[in-house]
Amino acid sequence: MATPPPRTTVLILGAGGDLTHRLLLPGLASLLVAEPSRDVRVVGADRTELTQAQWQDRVSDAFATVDPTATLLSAVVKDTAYLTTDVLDPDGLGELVASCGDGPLVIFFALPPHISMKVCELLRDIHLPEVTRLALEKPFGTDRASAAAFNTLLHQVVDEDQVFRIDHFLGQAAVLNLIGLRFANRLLQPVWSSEHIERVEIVYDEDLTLEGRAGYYDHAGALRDMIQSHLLQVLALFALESIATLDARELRDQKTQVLRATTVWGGSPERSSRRARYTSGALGRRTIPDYVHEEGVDPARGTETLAEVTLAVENNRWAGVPFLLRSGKSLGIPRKDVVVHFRDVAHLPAGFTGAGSHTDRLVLDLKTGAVSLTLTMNAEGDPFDLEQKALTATLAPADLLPYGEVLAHILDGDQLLTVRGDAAEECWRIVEPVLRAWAEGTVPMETYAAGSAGPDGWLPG
Ligand SMILES: O=C1O[C@H](COP(=O)(O)O)[C@@H](O)[C@H](O)[C@H]1O
Repeated sequence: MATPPPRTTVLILGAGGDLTHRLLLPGLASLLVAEPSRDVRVVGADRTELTQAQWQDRVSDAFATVDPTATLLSAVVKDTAYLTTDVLDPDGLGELVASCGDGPLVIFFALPPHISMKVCELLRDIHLPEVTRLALEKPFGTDRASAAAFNTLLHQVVDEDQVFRIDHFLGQAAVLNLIGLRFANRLLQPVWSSEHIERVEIVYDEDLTLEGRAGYYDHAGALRDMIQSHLLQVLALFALESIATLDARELRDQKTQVLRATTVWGGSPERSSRRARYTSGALGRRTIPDYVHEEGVDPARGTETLAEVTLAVENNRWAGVPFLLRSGKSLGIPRKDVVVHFRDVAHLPAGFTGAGSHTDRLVLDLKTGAVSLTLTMNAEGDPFDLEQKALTATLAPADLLPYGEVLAHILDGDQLLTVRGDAAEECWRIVEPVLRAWAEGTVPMETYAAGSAGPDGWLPG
């Protein structure tokens, strides 16, 4: 009889934070419900004083969002431990790690990047179990130089194959569907290039506001929060060269190649980027104040809440195709999709009426996973009058939440759904000219009312 794999301890640093409660623990719950044979112990650590019972209540509460009866995961809740720890205190951190034992250990850094870096400095002098994996939340660094320094530091602690840089979009079924959709369909594979595709939009417009996250968001802004990380990952998956297997090394090699070829369109952040900030308005029944009057916001920081950048992927497949990436908060029409605009046919027989535009479009909804192909065809009643119609296929709901999917891979030591160190640095390199131009004020800050579709003249929501 095969011996079961040893129990893995997931040590969460920053366990008291919003990310742990809202995303990480529910993600883990979805994994443990779907795969009950996984043997995982959760240890939480944070500076906040919590009793064991209070922590268990928090875990149970987060698990209940996935398993409302709370019966399936009661053993995990019973077994979990919390240690009030200042993770920047070398002795405290050492004791914390030692308390996890010598079995496989995943250290999940649910911490801001500068704290994660300090913890890693301390980890250099702490004995770690043979199987140790470091899972690092985004943002990975705050610019290219700090990401590079972080990579160097991490490699003094563990090898790169033990580092898992999290991007939860890589655990989303709708995002991963990009790979299957493209490579499994004879119809799509040959047209996936500049020869047939005119332009691509990757948009993540949210009707969320700050939701109590000003402490983080006001330092980040829309470009760093969404485009530098998630949307560039989507772009990399979209624009991949062909892969022979779903092997982590191969997929990540190809993604990194795409990122290396990516630059700001025309080399001009002034012409190829826009930024805006919301002013007061209404989102549904909620009255939203000016961004600069939101609690925790420092108006002097000049943070944008909507960012748009057009990028070029300068390789043989994509030269000449603009990729527009955009994301923002407090928008009235949430739009989260990838839209592929195909080129027009070379010639439409004269005599047809209707369909001013007859370019085909493929839309991938990044939230629901629905895929819809808009084709031009005969309108009802008149066989020589054309109109556009969409064929839509829905995606079955995934068993795992995005964090659950990513965690499953981390627990298996598979880096497929996490970001390689050099790719993380490339993502900063791509956005840096834009960040610089914005800091220098060469791109104006526009405004839009919360609940609107964005500033006038921008891409429609
Ligand atoms: O990481 C982040 O992602 C969310 C959007 O992802 P979703 O899966 O929750 O829709 C975004 O709202 C947040 O600002 C950002 O930090």
